[in-house]
Amino acid sequence: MNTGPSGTEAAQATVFSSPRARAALPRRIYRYRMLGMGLGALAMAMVLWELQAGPLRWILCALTGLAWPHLAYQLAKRSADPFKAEQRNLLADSAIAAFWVPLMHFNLLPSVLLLALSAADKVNSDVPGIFRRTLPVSVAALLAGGLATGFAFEPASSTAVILACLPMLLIHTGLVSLGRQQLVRKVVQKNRELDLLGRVDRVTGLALRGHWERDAALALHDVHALDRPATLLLIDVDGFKRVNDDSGHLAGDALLRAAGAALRTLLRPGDIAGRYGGDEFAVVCPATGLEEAARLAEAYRAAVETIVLAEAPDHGHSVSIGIALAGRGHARIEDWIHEADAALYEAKRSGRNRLVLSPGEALGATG
Ligand SMILES: Nc1nc2c(ncn2[C@@H]2O[C@H](COP(=O)(O)OP(=O)(O)OP(=O)(O)O)[C@@H](O)[C@H]2O)c(=O)[nH]1
Repeated sequence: MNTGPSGTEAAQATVFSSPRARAALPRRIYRYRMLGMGLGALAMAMVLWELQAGPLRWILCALTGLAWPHLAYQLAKRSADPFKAEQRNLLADSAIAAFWVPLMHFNLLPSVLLLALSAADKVNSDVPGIFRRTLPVSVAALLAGGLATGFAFEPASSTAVILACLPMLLIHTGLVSLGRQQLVRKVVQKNRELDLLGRVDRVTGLALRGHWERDAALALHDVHALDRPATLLLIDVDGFKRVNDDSGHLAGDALLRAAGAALRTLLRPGDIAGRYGGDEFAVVCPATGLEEAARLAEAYRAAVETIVLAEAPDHGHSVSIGIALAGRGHARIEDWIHEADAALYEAKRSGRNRLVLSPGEALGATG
């Protein structure tokens, strides 16, 4: 009756590995305990009314439904170790639920619901081993309640009691399911973010090298398997070290960011771009011949020339680009990169700020 969203058994070991998660347990359980105990008290009250119970049991019912959830939260919150204190509260929850079974003369539906939801809550709390630890406490509380009431046994549940049980059954289970759904959504979202962190370079927004190489290798495989062209652009920022040296690494980062953004703007659907090294980018253009790839490269070269950085307003910027069409001789991605790299080297050697098509034709040079 008091739990937050659930996790798998494997997750249980790690859910509370951070101090933040441990400290958050009392708060997480508080609202579920308020709802579960409050709705449970409704069912108990109906049974007490039918039993014409005395004031002591009515007081216990009010304490269970109205006072205990707040008291438990305050106890945990004020404790030096809220996580441990909340575990004691969870044990107390189970004892309270079990104690109420004989107090209701074993009225079948509310008794089964209290025990079942209390057990499910322990499992769903994600606290390792808590369900096992509640078992002896629950048995003791059930015996104590039985001794106090002489084990009076009236299991039949009237329609009124059944109706009073419905809110506990429907609202509580609905809320727990909702909590689980939110947890699953959060996990999916976090997984996406983690996946992105592992794939995308934070500065340029381009794929990281390892990921790019995998996708580029698949594109090269398609070249051989489907006999269709693909072109590789290897791009290097000219004089990048000078930007770093003259204006600082933040300016260097800003240039990489701007150059990455300019490249992403020009990419077509299907193009595979990555940050290949410090100031080197690589783009595989699948189903693209040299001419079309050269047009794309020239557009990029021209776009980089227009970059003006607030961090280094007096610096002009440019890139050199080596371009290589995939061929039969490129059995491995490294062979293809090697050819584009040779063209890039030639672009650098012959003056920078230009494209060179392998095997050596220079295009778009501006000197
Ligand atoms: N700011 C910044 N600098 C980086 C980063 N990664 C690598 N570098 C630096 O980039 C510089 C690359 O220098 P070079 O390879 O000599 O490149 P270059 O100055 O463009 O020389 P050319 O390619 O011949 O034009 C090195 O000084 C690296 O320390 C980064 O993420 N941020």
